[in-house]
This record gives sequence, C-alpha cells and structure tokens, in this order.
Amino acid sequence: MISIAIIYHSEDEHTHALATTIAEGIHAGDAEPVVYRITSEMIENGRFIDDKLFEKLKEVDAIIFGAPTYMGGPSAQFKAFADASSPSWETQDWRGKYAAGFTVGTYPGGDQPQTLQYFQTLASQHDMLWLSLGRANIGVENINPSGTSLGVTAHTPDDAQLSEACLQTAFYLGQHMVRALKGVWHT
Ligand SMILES: Cc1cc2nc3c(=O)[nH]c(=O)nc-3n(C[C@H](O)[C@H](O)[C@H](O)COP(=O)(O)O)c2cc1C
Repeated sequence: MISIAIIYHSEDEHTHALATTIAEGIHAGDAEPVVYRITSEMIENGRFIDDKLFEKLKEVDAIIFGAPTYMGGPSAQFKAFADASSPSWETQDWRGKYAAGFTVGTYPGGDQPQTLQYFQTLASQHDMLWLSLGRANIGVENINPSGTSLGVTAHTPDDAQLSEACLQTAFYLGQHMVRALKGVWHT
C-alpha cells in the first residue's frame, strides 16, 4: 500500500487540523498516512533527535511538510527537524520521493508562501519531486481560495477556526498526492 508521511509542527492546533484533514484525503485515496507531530519537547539543546523517524522516512513513498508560519518562515521546531535531516541528505535517502507542503498564518498576506518556498528548497536539497497545487480549483469548487500554487496556505484571523475552504484544500492535497503516486491525474 502507498504510504505518505505528514511531518508537521503545531502549537495552537491549526496546522494540526490541516494535517489531520490531509490524512483523511490520503485515506480516501486508499493509501496510508504516517502522521508525525513535532513537539518542542523533542528538541534538546536546539537539536531534534529521533533516529526511528528517519528510518521510517526511508520507507514511505512521499513526505508532506507542515508548519505554522513564524516571522515569514517555518517555525523553529520544524526547522530543527529539517536540520536533523542532514544525515538523510548525505545519503540522499529521500531521492525521487514526492514532497508537498502546508502552512498557516494569522493574516491572509502573512508571508505563508515563504514557508512553502522553504519546504520546496528542503525537498530540492533531498532531490525530491515537488507536488504543487497548480490550478487546484479546476473542476473543484470552494478550494484554494488564496490561489497559492506551491501548496496549502491557510489563515486564522483572530485565532478563529480554519475556513471550510482551507480544510477542503488540505483534503484535496492528500488526494492529489495519492493520485500523483498512482500516476492518475485529476482533470
Ligand atoms: C513567533 C510567531 C511568529 C508568527 N509569525 C507570523 C507571520 O509571519 N505571519 C503570519 O501570518 N502569522 C504569524 N504568526 C501567527 C501563526 O502563524 C498562527 O497563530 C498560526 O495559526 C499558528 O499555527 P498553529 O495553530 O498550528 O500553532 C506568528 C505566530 C508566532 C507565535
């Protein structure tokens, strides 16, 4: 069975809600999500350490990265994970796997695409294949309201719940990744 890792950090549950919804989209496509939440407690002296995670990531077919946007980039907790992927980079363990990303910020123009650009750079360092959303709204209503092609962006004015459109975009990404891995593209 196709397995897709979702590796993310979330403090206040918004990124977590997107991760959960992406996992539902993966399930709906008849594939297995491997969901892993990075927490601050996993980081000691600035270093994220979990050798078992990196062993597991060798086996999955794709990795989807997620983090809140903090000061125009991914949160430090996510960055600690990314830095800890350096040994996997040395041996190019993730080469040829698909990658994608999602993020949340307070403001509609809160620099969320910068976070996605960082994820894309991380994926490129690992020689992964970036899965964009393209024009994800073709034939599908009420998704990707920001029109961001790099991945899923959401915003949470006044710390409110995520909009239905943001959640549907996350669900779409999960399904989209499964379709990409099966080589069956949405029209
Ligand atoms: C240190 C810090 C920096 C932040 N920087 C940004 C930012 O650059 N742009 C933005 O739109 N929101 C920013 N936010 C808001 C968070 O992205 C927002 O609260 C998000 O929902 C947090 O995700 P979470 O609920 O998964 O923890 C920042 C929040 C914190 C705590």
